Amino acid sequence: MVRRIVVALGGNAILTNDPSAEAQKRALDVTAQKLMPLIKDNDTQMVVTHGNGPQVGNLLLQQLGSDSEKNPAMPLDTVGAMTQGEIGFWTVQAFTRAMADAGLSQYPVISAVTQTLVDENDPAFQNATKPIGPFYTEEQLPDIKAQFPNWELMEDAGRGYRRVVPSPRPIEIIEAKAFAPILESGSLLIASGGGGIPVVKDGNGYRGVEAVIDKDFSAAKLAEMVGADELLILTNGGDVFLNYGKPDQVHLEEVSVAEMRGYVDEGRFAKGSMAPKVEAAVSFVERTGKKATITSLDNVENFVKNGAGTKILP
Ligand SMILES: Nc1ncnc2c1ncn2[C@@H]1O[C@H](COP(=O)(O)OP(=O)(O)O)[C@@H](O)[C@H]1O
Ligand SMILES: NC(=O)OP(=O)(O)O
Repeated sequence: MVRRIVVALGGNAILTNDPSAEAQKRALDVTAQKLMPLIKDNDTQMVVTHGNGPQVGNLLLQQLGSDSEKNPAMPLDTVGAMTQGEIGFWTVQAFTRAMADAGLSQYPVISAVTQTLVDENDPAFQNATKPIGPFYTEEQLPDIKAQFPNWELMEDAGRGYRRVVPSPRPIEIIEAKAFAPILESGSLLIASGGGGIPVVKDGNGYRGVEAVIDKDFSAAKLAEMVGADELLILTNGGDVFLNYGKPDQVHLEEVSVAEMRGYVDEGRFAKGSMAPKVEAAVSFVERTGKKATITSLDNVENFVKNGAGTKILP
């Protein structure tokens, strides 16, 4: 039976500590190989989505380096689209190679420039929370603030300071309705990269807005809209724990969606890291009655073999 799965890739699937194109391509080659057990049987239709936080911030900085009347810096929505092209291109190449090496379908891997509808009145536009670009130390902060007086900066999960931008909730993945025939044709699809380019309705069309959408929330919406049987969120760390990092931490293996919703509402997960993933997974299961799993990229083989990972069940 054909199974449709949406896989959201965490930061380390693309960017390790070297932001060069070569290093990101190498990381994606490894990622694609690690995902092969998921589609080994050729009856899995897969959509891969990914983040763009580091890349979109770095590309914005590069824009400023050559900003002039003849070569103007591009706005954030456009830069987001550029990262979809960049990461989508690398990801297509990585999966094409990995699938050929694994003796799988030679149908083209496709990367779609994808827009995500958001609400112009989303309160997130008044409260920047999405970290992008490089990390800065506390010592670097005065210089960075002087250089970029319009930036908002925030501490990011104990790892340093980063620029933050608004991150509205996804309402709809505009192109999702067109994805079923692509998947049925045998193509692996890369979509909604970086959460999708945020757009609002504008007359009969759409207009880009300056924000970066959380890729886990958009992955959940994408999974819902393509009728996925399962959402798989792959993180840097791995499975989900209660009391994470404390002596009494508890590994969550199989949790009902009602129980997990309770933990989310009680604020049991860290805001900048695990909370959005669990909330996204919970919303997918609540809205579809299907299953979501949160685990690490390194655990994909075990996930395929024996279902290892934190499973959120309807
Ligand atoms: N309750 C928790 N259970 C497991 N990991 C957690 C928890 N709270 C915070 N984390 C941290 O969240 C990280 C995953 O989030 P993050 O690195 O932001 O994601 P991404 O992989 O999408 O880049 C894990 O590596 C871990 O360090
Ligand atoms: N857009 C997004 O959520 O990117 P990261 O996962 O890289 O932060």
